[in-house]
Amino acid sequence: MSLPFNPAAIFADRMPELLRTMPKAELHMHIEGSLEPELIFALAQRNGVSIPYASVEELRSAYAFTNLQSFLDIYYAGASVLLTEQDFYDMAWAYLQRAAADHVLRTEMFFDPQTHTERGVSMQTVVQGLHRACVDAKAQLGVDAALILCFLRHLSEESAFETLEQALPFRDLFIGVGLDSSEVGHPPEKFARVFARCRELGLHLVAHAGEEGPPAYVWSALDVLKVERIDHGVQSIKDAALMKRLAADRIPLTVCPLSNLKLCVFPDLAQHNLGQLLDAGLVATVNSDDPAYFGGYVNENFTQTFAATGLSAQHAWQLARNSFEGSFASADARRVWLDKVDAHFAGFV
Ligand SMILES: Nc1ncnc2[nH]cnc12
Ligand SMILES: [Zn+2]
Repeated sequence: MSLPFNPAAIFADRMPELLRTMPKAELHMHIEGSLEPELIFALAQRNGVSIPYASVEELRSAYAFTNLQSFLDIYYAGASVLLTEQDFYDMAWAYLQRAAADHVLRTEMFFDPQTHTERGVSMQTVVQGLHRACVDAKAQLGVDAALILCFLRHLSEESAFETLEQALPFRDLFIGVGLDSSEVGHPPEKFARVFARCRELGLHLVAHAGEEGPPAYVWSALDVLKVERIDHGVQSIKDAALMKRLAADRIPLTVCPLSNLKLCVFPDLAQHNLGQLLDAGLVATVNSDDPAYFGGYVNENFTQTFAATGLSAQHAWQLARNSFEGSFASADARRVWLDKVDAHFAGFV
């Protein structure tokens, strides 16, 4: 595809501005991972929930993770302050305002119902609170927001089926299902039957795979679960045949560089493989995963990763295009956004 702009005319000192202002979609963020410590404390007080930290500062200083599980333990504890529909609305609304400020035009937000239903919060409370924020985001912020229900892979297949049953009355309020939580030891195959059922229901399918787990998990997410996107997928680089498959089938990878850094998947951002994935022709995208825990929203992921790796304006253009191409929005909406990306780059002088 010919470029709609001259990448040599965009100097390195303008890259942060280009990255911040370019239109983009966010395809991998967990709404519970957008709960800032200040909001955790405010909701704890509002709901009379006690949390084992004396202050916002003490909570924030606990955010020193060594791997995925060390993060998940704190992430699930933080989510325990969410009880009412208004809590879910407030959390999502805070994120959507941040997304709008980052020039996100489309976001597909994960939510983890089992984290809440296991504490006695109803599916209706969770979904309706989040959905109301999505409706307001479209009207008031111009952000197109959709929901993807994630099954927790450390729980059983039976629990996933129960969760699907509870969600079906709200089928029109979410566009797909995903698979998250502790990856190693919980391969995609464990959820083959529930994903097959979701496929029959016409839901979009995604799964976390190859975050910490092996390329074999990416293969089984594709071939057993039949997912349309891979969340993370950075370990795919270890398997040349898998890289070819992902490129040939244009399977988007929703990469989260600051998450990978904070969970020690890469020792530093300069060694992140985003550039290699793009140069191999994969439909890689940049996303924030759990922005309140990993040090930044989507624009921070772009600016820090580009500063550390020296990626180019052409990579930025490809990433912006990939984000819309990889989204589950209508073909018409995607075409409009892709034209906006090209116009942004053509006009950036
Ligand atoms: N990075 C991540 N991997 C797996 N499950 C998650 N849940 C929230 N963030 C996650
Ligand atoms: Zn994730």
